Amino acid sequence: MVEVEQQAEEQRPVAGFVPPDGPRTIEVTEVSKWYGDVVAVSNVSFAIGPGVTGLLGPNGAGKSTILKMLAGLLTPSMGTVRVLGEPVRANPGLYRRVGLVPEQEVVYPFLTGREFVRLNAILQRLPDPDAAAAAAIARVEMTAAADRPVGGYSKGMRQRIKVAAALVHEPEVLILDEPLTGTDPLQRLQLIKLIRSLGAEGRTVIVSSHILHEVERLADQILVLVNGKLAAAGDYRAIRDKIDEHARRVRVRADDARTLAAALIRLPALESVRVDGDAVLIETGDVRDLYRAVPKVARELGIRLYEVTALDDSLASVFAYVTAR
Ligand SMILES: Nc1ncnc2c1ncn2[C@@H]1O[C@H](COP(=O)(O)OP(=O)(O)OP(=O)(O)O)[C@@H](O)[C@H]1O
Repeated sequence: MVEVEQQAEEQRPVAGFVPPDGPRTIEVTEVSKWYGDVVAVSNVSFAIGPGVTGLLGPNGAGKSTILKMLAGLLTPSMGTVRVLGEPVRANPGLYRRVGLVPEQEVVYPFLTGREFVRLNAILQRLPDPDAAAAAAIARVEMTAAADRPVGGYSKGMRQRIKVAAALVHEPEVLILDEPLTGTDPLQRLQLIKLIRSLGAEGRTVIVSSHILHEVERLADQILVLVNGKLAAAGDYRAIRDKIDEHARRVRVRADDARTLAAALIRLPALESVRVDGDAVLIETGDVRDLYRAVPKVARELGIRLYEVTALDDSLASVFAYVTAR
């Protein structure tokens, strides 16, 4: 078990990455959220300060639910969320200090980028919406395209204009739900640079992702969510090093599972290999090595791979899952 899981077992909240005397701009304490019978978030505690923090986990892990609770769009079923030292619930004054970039697309594609950002400035009751919109658009380097309809933007441009809309009132806390999804490598670099610069300005920026290497470049500190629970929190590298110490189970489906299994058994970090129909079930101590080796071995033997999947819900498997993307 990684250290943070041991902490959870002792029922201590996982205090994230805040130095003991540093500011805690976001504090989540023993928060759970369920939708009917579905437990989306289960007894999660963490605290973070200014700078960029990554919220990592596979689809359905509960990331959006946590982000919506931070933004005040959802109320926890149990526990408390405090942002900038204040309770989020029924606290409209706080919404003026928080910006949210939701996962879903811009609602009105016929609006120009400028109109869309200006609308948010008006909703925030800013005294000079035009100036605020222009400044936010410049901040995300979208001035040249600002007067074109959002519907014609590339994915990366749409994400940037959404960031501008969330930034228009200069919030101290910025919440971004999967901002890099669907962007190409160049757009991703631009967005990462922008997000990092917002963190460097002293804002608290929390960014969700289901892709490990995205988070690696975005944030030095991460929270890892698995099945609604906080599986790890802290320095990205320290967490990855710990993960490397753990065995994990992987299923590889292929058109010739038997031959593939016979070849894979020679890999050094392999702990066990079993064939089940068209699948090879593997336990390994070094999943990254396995992920590198499997396509290579398959290619050499002319075997077609259908699927490579991590099998359990451990933190290790989540990383196996995200590393494989
Ligand atoms: N409005 C809802 N009603 C019922 N179940 C929901 C609702 N919203 C989310 N869930 C469920 O709660 C769990 C967590 O969902 P959430 O969207 O927070 O995860 P996520 O990590 O953001 O995943 P994704 O990246 O797919 O959005 C999932 O099992 C999801 O199906």
